[in-house]
Amino acid sequence: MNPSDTSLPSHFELLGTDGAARTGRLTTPHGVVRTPAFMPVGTAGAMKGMHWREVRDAGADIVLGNTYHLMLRPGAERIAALGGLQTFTGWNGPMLTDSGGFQVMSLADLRKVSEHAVTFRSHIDGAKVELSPERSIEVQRYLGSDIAMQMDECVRLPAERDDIDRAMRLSLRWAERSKRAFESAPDGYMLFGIVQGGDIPQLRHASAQGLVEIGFHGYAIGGLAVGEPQAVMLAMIDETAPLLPQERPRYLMGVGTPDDILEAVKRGIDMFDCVMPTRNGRHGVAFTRFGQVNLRNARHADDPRPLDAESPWPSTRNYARAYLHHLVKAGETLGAMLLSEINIAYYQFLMQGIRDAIAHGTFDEFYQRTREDWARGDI
Ligand SMILES: C=CCOC(=O)Nc1nc2cc3[nH]c(NC)nc3cc2c(=O)[nH]1
Repeated sequence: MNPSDTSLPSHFELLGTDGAARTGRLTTPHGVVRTPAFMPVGTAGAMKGMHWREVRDAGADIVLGNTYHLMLRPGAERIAALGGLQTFTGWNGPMLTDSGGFQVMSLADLRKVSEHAVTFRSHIDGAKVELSPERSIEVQRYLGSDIAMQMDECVRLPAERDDIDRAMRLSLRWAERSKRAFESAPDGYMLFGIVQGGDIPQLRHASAQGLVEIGFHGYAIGGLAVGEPQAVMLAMIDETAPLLPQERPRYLMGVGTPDDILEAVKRGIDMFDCVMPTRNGRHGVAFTRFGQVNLRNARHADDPRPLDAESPWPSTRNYARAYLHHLVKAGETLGAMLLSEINIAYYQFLMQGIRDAIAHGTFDEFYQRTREDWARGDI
């Protein structure tokens, strides 16, 4: 379990720091990931509204697949028989899969959590399913992801201290079982632990220290972006990140807006995933250098300007706002497609700016200027 050894098929190299911000390189069997990295979420084996080539061209090195969805449909064994996720989807680059735990809690019906496993009924056909840490690792191995996640229990906030404590300790015991199952067949891939503990510093400390003792290739900070104010999320990162090994990647799950990402990078986070760029795109909202633009708004109806004439992304500098407004109002599929790629491209543009700024020791200036541009708002 020493992924700093660059001779291994999977390893992380810290290339530079600027304050608590870090830039690095995560090498996986399917390719290299530049960090800080934003992972677009390809939930059911597709990036909604986009071709994979656009995801690649926009600058994404790695994408996320959801174990919960894929194990229910088309099935993990079927994907394995068809060559694994990279071959099945055609993405052919690094992929991270979640353990499914989070989505069982938010999507499945009649779910029950026991020490052994989570049991639930599929939201697709009502079939009874049991997901244990061992089965979750088996599924992720069938999917062939480069980075697998331990199975955990994420508690939505606000929550009682006892419930947060119970879920955090269960997640630690599941971390141990996930690692044992993962190590039963070492194959050069990575397994990340997930820090829980809600909004309670002492429980965050206990979770982080417990995971570090077990030892993982990387550490996710879970249990956040689940309804708490940004200030609470950032405070929990401040409590947790310093307890995690410097030489391992840190992954903040489910985050977030460009502002969330900038604040979390400043506090030492290396990896992010969020459905916001594609989901907001489908709802007509664009992310740009000057903040968000809701193309449903009538003020765009006669505006011939593109979203950003200086953007390196063609669709962002070539399409008139009036056209995007029309597509969104008319419910044209092309509207969702264009705004999804525009948003994924903006997130990757932001990550590239972050990586360059850290590498040049100018992250503070980048942070200030970026926030000023957002605050300037869309002219
Ligand atoms: C890919 C990640 C690995 O997923 C898991 O296996 N477990 C897990 N997923 C989360 C997903 C989250 N999304 C948000 N906000 C949108 N918060 C989240 C928190 C968790 C979490 O605590 N655990």
